[in-house]
Amino acid sequence: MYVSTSIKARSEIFNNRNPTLIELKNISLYYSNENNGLPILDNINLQLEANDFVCLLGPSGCGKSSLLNILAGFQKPTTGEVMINDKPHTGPSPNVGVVFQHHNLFPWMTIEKNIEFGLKMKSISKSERKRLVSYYLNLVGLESSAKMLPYQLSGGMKQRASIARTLATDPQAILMDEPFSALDALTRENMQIHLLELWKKTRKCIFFITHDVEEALLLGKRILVMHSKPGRIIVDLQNPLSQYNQSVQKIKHLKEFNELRHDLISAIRGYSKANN
Ligand SMILES: Nc1ncnc2c1ncn2[C@@H]1O[C@H](COP(=O)(O)OP(=O)(O)OP(=O)(O)O)[C@@H](O)[C@H]1O
Repeated sequence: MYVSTSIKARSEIFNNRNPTLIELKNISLYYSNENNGLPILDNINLQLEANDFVCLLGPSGCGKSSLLNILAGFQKPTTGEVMINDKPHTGPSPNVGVVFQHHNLFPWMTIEKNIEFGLKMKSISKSERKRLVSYYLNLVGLESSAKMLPYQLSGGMKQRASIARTLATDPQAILMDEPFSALDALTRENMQIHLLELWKKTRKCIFFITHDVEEALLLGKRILVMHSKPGRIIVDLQNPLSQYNQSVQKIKHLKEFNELRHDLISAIRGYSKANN
């Protein structure tokens, strides 16, 4: 297994500084025997804290989405267990919201109705729903698009609406599977800035899958790297850049940003070379 020494030096095992929200205990996953008999996920142990912002990197097919599906309760692991607030998590839960690569807004509903939908499911009163919809529209900067239908919005606006809809139901954790990868570069950068602001305001636990090392460095308080065959977490890094209160552009020009970028790419690429 390849992991650069400097990444190793910077990595640390987390000693729960905040309460653990989600815990994966000895998780393994087999879909079938197709993976040369190897598990897709092999004995994964992971703790996500209440206000973590965790970015997960890894080569295509290493099992990132499978791990997210297990965290979401969509997929049952073959062995091991998932705990939320110290209780077994065996299926989808209102405590865990998910935002996918492509928005899943209802196309026939206006943006405000889309955001209101989950609140209705929770039997929240009409007046409280109105207040919450207005609050979350404002939070993601879509007040003036409340009455529009999804097709009338740009890609970035649709993703902001999806995030608002997920946030409105007040989950403790939000899982995001490459949510910005279908957006153009400029919109993507704006969304990254926006998501960081949202996280600072809400301090929800965010678990964010990306292929983009720079995106992970700009967003993650903590960065994980997975390898495959079998799927394991081989880097668990506390991102030193997350403590700098500087603009995205300034952070990108720091020497440390480029060093970490290089180290993370080497960790991912080193694995690919060893396995191809
Ligand atoms: N439902 C399924 N049934 C069988 N095999 C599956 C299923 N879902 C995923 N796989 C296989 O499991 C492996 C991991 O897939 P997964 O989508 O979790 O990887 P990933 O890291 O998210 O990939 P990518 O970065 O390309 O999205 C792949 O070999 C994939 O073909």
